[in-house]
Amino acid sequence: MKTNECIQNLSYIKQIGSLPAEITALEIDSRAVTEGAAFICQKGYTVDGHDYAGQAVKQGARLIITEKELDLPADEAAQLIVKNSSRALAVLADTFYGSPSERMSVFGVTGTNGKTSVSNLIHELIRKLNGRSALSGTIGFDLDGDLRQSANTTSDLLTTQRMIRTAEAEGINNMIFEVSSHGLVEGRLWGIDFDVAVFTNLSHDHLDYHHTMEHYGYAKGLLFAQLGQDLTKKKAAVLNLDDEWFDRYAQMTPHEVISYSMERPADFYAEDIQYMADRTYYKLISPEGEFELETQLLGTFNVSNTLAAIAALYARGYKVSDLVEALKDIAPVSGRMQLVPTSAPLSIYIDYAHTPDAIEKAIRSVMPFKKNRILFLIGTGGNRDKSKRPAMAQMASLADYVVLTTDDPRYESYDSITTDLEKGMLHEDYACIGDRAAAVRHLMQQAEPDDIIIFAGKGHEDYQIIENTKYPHSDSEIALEVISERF
Ligand SMILES: CC(=O)N[C@H]1[C@@H](OP(=O)(O)OP(=O)(O)OC[C@H]2O[C@@H](n3ccc(=O)[nH]c3=O)[C@H](O)[C@@H]2O)O[C@H](CO)[C@@H](O)[C@@H]1O[C@H](C)C(=O)N[C@@H](C)C(=O)N[C@H](CCC(=O)O)C(=O)O
Repeated sequence: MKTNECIQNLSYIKQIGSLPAEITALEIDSRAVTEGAAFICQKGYTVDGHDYAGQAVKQGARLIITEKELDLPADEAAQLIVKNSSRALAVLADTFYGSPSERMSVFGVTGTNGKTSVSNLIHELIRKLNGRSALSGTIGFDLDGDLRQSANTTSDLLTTQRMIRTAEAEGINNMIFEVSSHGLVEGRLWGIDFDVAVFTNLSHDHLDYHHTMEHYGYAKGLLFAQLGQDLTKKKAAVLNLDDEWFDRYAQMTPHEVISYSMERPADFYAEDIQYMADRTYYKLISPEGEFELETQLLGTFNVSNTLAAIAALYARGYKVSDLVEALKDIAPVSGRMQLVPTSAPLSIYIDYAHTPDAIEKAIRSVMPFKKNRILFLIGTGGNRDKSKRPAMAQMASLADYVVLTTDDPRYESYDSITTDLEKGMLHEDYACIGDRAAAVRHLMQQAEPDDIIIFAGKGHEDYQIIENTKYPHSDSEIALEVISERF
């Protein structure tokens, strides 16, 4: 793209050197720079992109967007000094990629728990109803069935814009983003023209990053403000009426608010819920009438998740009857109350629950069909929010027997993690075993016929991060090994 065209909306303080005629690519990582690229220097928390501008120039960058004047060869690369390079990146990326989000149906899903499930439900419902859809989230970047790796729940701004551009180039006109509070605060979604913003729920998590629930809640709210003020576009906020943040998020947008609830009348609400070991049934009351709904998704929170997904698609004109019909065939997302197939006379679920609220909901959701005991394993990550640990164990105490272990211990010792968890235990029937593989084995050794076993914390992840190395790990594989020895 011609440089003058690319920088037409960019405010800058000063230009050093002469601008290249063309920009071939935008990059924020010096290691990815190719000839003719513009390199935008971004500050991280541990490293600063400004320190890599020299390397970027050596690799062929011809324009550097920087917050300070850098000592670089003026004949090789021009510099544009900007006040804030993240904002500059948002403006440049929007122009460079041609604002693709404006031409697509874009859904953003935020909340503490349920983001992955709701995003996946919207994505799969669209595909089931003959649409094409792309999804970016914890599980990766799914380009209408072609799954690619991505590092974060909400990727950096450049990756995000490239995803939308790629989806558009493939002829896909729906894009779903799983939106983290980190992503919102760091502006990783600036410039994205969302059509529907969905809120699942807010509970204790990430306080190492946000420090207070107030800030955490505010961060999530940025998604609803991002629907914008242009009322010539039909947009909607889909909000959970059962959560105390409902009113505040509703106040953040002039667009239509669609409510959903499991507890009281709302635009979409559930009545007569029946939880089974492998299915959930409820009566859906909607603006288009009442429907008997059946889903393979399990547990209380998935009732809420299905309501959210149906409401989000209703906001884009889908018929409720079609959505209810399509929902029957949609399988749970990997690692979200996922039933592990086994011939042994017990039930094993893998779940991602790693907050007190999610743990409580996971355990309560299997209580209706409990015949013997509930055995529950929880781990928590090292070097992350420690304040939630006792509350997690407190909720885990709802189970008859609990094993306290680790998710990704990173650099923290096993003992430090399990000791924090142990502080919240409300009964004595538990064991602390920091090594997760040994913890899973131990739990399975205790299992008896008709027990319900839940492995929480790792969900879809097939690895453990110890120090900074990823090791293969699968709760279900270990559990099935023990079953083959014992049953
Ligand atoms: C480990 C960590 O917390 N890293 C955060 C930190 O990054 P950092 O200090 O390492 O710096 P960096 O962003 O890697 O580097 C700064 C710049 O230098 C550039 N660089 C760097 C090295 C080099 O050789 N060349 C080069 O050009 C980088 O490309 C970048 O542009 O500072 C950045 C802020 O500018 C954060 O975006 C980044 O979050 C990373 C991406 C991260 O993974 N954060 C986690 C906490 C996160 O976002 N998690 C949520 C999940 C939430 C949930 O579970 O719901 C998510 O959305 O994934």
